[in-house]
Amino acid sequence: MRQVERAIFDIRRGLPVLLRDEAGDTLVHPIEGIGDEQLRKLTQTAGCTPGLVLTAHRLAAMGHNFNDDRGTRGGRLRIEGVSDSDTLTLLAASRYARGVDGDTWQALTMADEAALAMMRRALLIPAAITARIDPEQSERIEQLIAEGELLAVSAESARACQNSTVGLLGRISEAEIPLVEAERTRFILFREPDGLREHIAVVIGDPEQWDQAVPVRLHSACLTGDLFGSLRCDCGEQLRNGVDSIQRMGGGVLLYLAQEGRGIGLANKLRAYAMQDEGLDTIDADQVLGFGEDERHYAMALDILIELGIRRIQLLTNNPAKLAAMNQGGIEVVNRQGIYGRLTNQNHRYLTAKAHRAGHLLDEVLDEQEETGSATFSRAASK
Ligand SMILES: Nc1nc2c(ncn2[C@@H]2O[C@H](COP(=O)(O)OP(=O)(O)OP(=O)(O)O)[C@@H](O)[C@H]2O)c(=O)[nH]1
Ligand SMILES: [Zn+2]
Repeated sequence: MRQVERAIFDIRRGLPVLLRDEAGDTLVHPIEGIGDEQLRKLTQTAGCTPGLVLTAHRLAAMGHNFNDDRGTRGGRLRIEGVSDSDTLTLLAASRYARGVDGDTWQALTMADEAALAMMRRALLIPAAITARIDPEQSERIEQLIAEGELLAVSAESARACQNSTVGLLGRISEAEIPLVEAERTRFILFREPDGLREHIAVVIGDPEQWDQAVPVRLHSACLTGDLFGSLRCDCGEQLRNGVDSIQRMGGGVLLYLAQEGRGIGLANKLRAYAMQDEGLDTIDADQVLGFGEDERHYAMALDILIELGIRRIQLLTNNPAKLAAMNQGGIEVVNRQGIYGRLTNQNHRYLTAKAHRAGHLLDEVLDEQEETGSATFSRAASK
């Protein structure tokens, strides 16, 4: 696995890596950072025509109803006629690209799937150029590996890089951090084993005095909202209201999860915002980039709660997916309480899309706002 983690760092730097499986070797280059020169070099090193690998979400956004025979993970386009990298970048992430003349999408190989998994783990646009190595090039490839110019990793372990962390979180450090809304508070930092993500358990009050069903908030990181008070979303206020509510409920835990942008990362969230400014909603913009409507999973949240000895909770959320994840993961949710931020001119469309397209339980509040014209989600409505 360690080789895969190293490879993810190379990919984030815009370098190619080599994936190995029984079928042979495949050279993989992230679409981010590909230029004409890199494309030429990749083709030369592999000794064959590369292909562009895209997710099923991206293909759907381009209007292709492509299903491979094992499901809908994505497709690969042989890019014979395409020699300029700009065209590839447009195919991977432009709202307007529909394909190239006569394109035919092939099913993904294990290495192609592994490439997409690594792009996601690296928080890049989930698209890659892949090229099967011609056997005649093997000697050159071995030389590059021996010189430390190219990292070779197993395609199978690379494909598993997104779920490699379950159950292995490290409890790294902790300290008392008194907060405005809750003076008696302890931060405990957990690190995923590959070192790429850190999550924080904010423990509010005295665990000895907690209710039997512990108040819990799962908060996904939002740098723009949490730190800068962005008006595009409701996260900053939800964060503070979350701490405040837990304090008032007698103490509990807020998990601050490294899931920026519903799991797509800050760079992609900013790309998605730019597309929202051109008219797309929050879900369609993510899909243009190749992502599903919500890329988060909550395995690490379950692990942290169990590590903290918590099995029964009162969950502060409007998101049915969080409820389902807790219940399926063996944490009993005895009740759910809504949690709201301020409605602004700028976040109204975002919240409406979440309610209508992703099933978030915000309808009542949005309706009330429409009726009264009031600009706050002030009620801590309980359902
Ligand atoms: N991709 C994407 N992510 C966004 C956008 N706006 C906000 N986010 C992210 O959405 C996530 C919101 O997470 P949470 O605060 O946990 O909220 P939630 O899933 O709506 O659920 P609850 O607040 O619990 O009801 C954060 O990771 C934000 O960074 C957007 O337009 N696009
Ligand atoms: Zn936000």
